[in-house]
Amino acid sequence: MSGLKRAEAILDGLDEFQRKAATQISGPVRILAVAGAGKTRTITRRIAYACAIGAWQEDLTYAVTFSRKAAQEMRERLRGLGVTRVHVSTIHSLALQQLRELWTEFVEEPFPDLDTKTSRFIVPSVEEVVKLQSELTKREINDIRAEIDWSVVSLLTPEVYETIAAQENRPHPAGLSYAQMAQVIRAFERRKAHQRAFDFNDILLLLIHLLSVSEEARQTVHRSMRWITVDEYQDISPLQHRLISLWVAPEHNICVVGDPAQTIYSFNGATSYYLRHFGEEFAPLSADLRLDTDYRSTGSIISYANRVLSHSEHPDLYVTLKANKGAGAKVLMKTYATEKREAQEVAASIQALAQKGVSLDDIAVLSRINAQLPVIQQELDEKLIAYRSRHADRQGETKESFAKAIQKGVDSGAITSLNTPMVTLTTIHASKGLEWDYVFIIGSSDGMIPFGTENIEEERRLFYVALTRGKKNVEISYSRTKDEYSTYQREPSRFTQGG
Ligand SMILES: Nc1ncnc2c1ncn2[C@@H]1O[C@H](COP(=O)(O)OP(=O)(O)OP(=O)(O)O)[C@@H](O)[C@H]1O
Repeated sequence: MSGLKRAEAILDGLDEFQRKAATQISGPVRILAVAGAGKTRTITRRIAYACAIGAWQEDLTYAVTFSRKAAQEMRERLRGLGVTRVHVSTIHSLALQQLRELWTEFVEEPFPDLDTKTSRFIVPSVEEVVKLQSELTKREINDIRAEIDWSVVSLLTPEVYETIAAQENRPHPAGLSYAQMAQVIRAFERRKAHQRAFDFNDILLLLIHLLSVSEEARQTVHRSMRWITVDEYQDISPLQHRLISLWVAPEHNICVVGDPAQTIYSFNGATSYYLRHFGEEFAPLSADLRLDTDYRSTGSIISYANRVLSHSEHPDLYVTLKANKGAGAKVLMKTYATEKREAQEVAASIQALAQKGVSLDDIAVLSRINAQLPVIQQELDEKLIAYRSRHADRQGETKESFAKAIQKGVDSGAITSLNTPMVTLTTIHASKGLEWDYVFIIGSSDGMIPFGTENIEEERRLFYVALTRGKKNVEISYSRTKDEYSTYQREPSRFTQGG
């Protein structure tokens, strides 16, 4: 196939707006897209198209994704389009690789190896600040770690942490006050520096420093990174933003894509601010596009999702979804007496779907937190229905585990290799980017989603992400009480009640 013919074939199957996005290949481009608008489809075709017509060189082209899994998915899609030499990776792994390359050229000291175990400095750092009555639990250590990471990715020094943390109503891990937490951060950083232990965020900071102070280092990077695409731009942190802005060469060949309604990691420092203000930062843009047709979900699911967003305090931040499919089945809301009853009924519905010939691969059960999943696992075990469980870590990397033996003699390894269809059980966070025909959103009581009352808008976006994973059917449920002994009566999620 000639280059031009190949380029045309790459654009096949894109709608008018996706095509516009894919063919606008120079200068700063922003693509604001709703859920199911074909973001991944559009940006992979854009890269492949630009390379096919010879406008971009594959090995000078970079695509940055939010998670390793998303990078893998994009690499595969690009390979399917005949593109194999474009660099696709997460910000962190790209930064590490780049720092390693620049280090020998620009720094005299030996390269500081990545240390993934810096959490060992947390306990001694806390002990410097407060007298501990008892040992810190693993959970407390993780919470302190998360707070330290939040301060770093938000570009806060320990000196300003106290003020900003109070403003942002941050949590108090292990009961530490903001002033104590600031001291812990200081002690932690000092201990790490003393041992020359660098974690992922330090790698980003070192690279940012090198690129900020050395014009030569910046030019070296700009010569090799000519075209940059950043996916999920609604979830970048100030630290990541700083690095990305240093990566962009003076020609401003950067394309960002994202959905402000899908920012679900703001608790960890992610913000849609940079996506929303991209136009001012890189003015003039060569294209500012909106993909607002949701190709994934039925009209009923889309109306429901739009209604949830419309009750936001800032509905203008979000793009309203347009349907491409017919209305389809209504989104159902079901109420059960107890959690067990809810799990039994959901498992029975899944069994009925399977009996009708629906593949288990096309069914998912979504929950706000991990702890809501074991009750449904138990019911699926009893019905011998195979499932895989997914959850996301704080950085948004997903982990997957498989059901224990569902048939005598078949272990979890064999299940994967046999390609057994399986229901997916997942937290909403780990469902990002995925889709299923049938989605059950369980445990949707107020207080669970939204989880607490602190960040209602983020919780609203999570609920929106959950809804928009469904292609044909979405069923929302909750139980009035935890079990038959509990007297506390739950209310349905405010998001299901126009709240
Ligand atoms: N032009 C199109 N014609 C038909 N189907 C499309 C088109 N664009 C996208 N789709 C389909 O819509 C669904 C969503 O696409 P994709 O997963 O790329 O969306 P996304 O924008 O990355 O979604 P999200 O942000 O919600 O995870 C997929 O099933 C995809 O095949």
